[in-house]
Amino acid sequence: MTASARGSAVEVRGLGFGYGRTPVLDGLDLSLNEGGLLAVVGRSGCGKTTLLRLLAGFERPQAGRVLIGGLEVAGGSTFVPTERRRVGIVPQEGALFPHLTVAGNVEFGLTGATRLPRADREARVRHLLELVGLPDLPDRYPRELSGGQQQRVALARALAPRPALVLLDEPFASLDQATRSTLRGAVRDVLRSEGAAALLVTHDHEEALSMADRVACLDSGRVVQEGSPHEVYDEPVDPAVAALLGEASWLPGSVTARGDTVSTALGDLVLARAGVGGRVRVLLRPEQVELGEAGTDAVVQQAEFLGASTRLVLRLPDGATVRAAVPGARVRPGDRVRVVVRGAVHALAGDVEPSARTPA
Ligand SMILES: Nc1ncnc2c1ncn2[C@@H]1O[C@H](COP(=O)(O)OP(=O)(O)OP(=O)(O)O)[C@@H](O)[C@H]1O
Repeated sequence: MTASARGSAVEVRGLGFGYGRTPVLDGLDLSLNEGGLLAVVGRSGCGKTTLLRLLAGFERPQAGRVLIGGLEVAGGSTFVPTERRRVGIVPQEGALFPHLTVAGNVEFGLTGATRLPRADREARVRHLLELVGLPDLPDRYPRELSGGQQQRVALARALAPRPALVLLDEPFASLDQATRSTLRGAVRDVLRSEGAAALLVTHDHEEALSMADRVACLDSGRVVQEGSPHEVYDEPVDPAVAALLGEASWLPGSVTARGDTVSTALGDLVLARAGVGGRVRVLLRPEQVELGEAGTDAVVQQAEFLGASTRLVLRLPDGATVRAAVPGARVRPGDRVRVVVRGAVHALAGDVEPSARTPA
């Protein structure tokens, strides 16, 4: 093992991997600082789980290198086995040992730490169970726990040996919505208090945006954009990335001579960032589109009441449609409304492709 890149939990350079002759990852670069939480998002089949398997040491890269906690674990002739990589894994459905109690499962995470005195091991297990909010259940068996409780135990087990990196593979996928949102915050807090770096693979963009400090968007075997949750949500590099992170409508526009506004079917809109010119595609997130007294005429095509807001599809006079999420909107399909855009907008060079238009 070669020591380098101190201060970084993970460094991945030029990672290449395929199953048989089908390439999955192709020159993937990624880095994650100690204590950071990186969410990896991408469409189904783009290679997220494959990336986790390569980091965990379940697969061997065909190109590139992987460093974990500053140590090269894969690359060239180096290949460090899973148990010596200092990674903790939280799979989709806890995968707890059914014959071990909660405390037994967490203590199993300390298997490698054989030199730790018995009292210290017990103290570590107690500390972790407290941290994950299950101090009173050390003697329960996994079958006696809810799905959310099982995931808490799986997290405690992964954290037990103080790994350099925790891999979270869709850890909340099998849980109901309310449990998911409670657990998001709880897991984040636990990772923070342990100072553990974590890589989270998820299909749920709200999970990625709310939990991570950095988000990496995968496409065609590479990271096509990496940034803070706000950067990737507000300023995606292309429509595919925009769609990964939430609903998006695209309107054609022309940047005005001054370069700081763009003319669209919804009027002249302020550009969040100068730098694009000519014909552009303007991104509208649903919460940017509001109904007002003034504004552009539109017809409500669809209205779906979701409690906190009503999700609308609005048809503009030129036939384009935009999506909106409006709190308290009491409108029905066929109603005429007026539409305004709140705040500055993000634009990409080029024309709106037919496939990127909001389906009617
Ligand atoms: N063991 C395997 N043998 C052959 N092909 C595989 C194997 N595992 C995965 N693949 C293929 O590799 C590609 C990447 O799979 P992977 O599971 O990494 O994607 P993913 O992004 O995690 O997908 P999802 O979001 O649906 O879980 C897919 O096209 C998949 O069909």
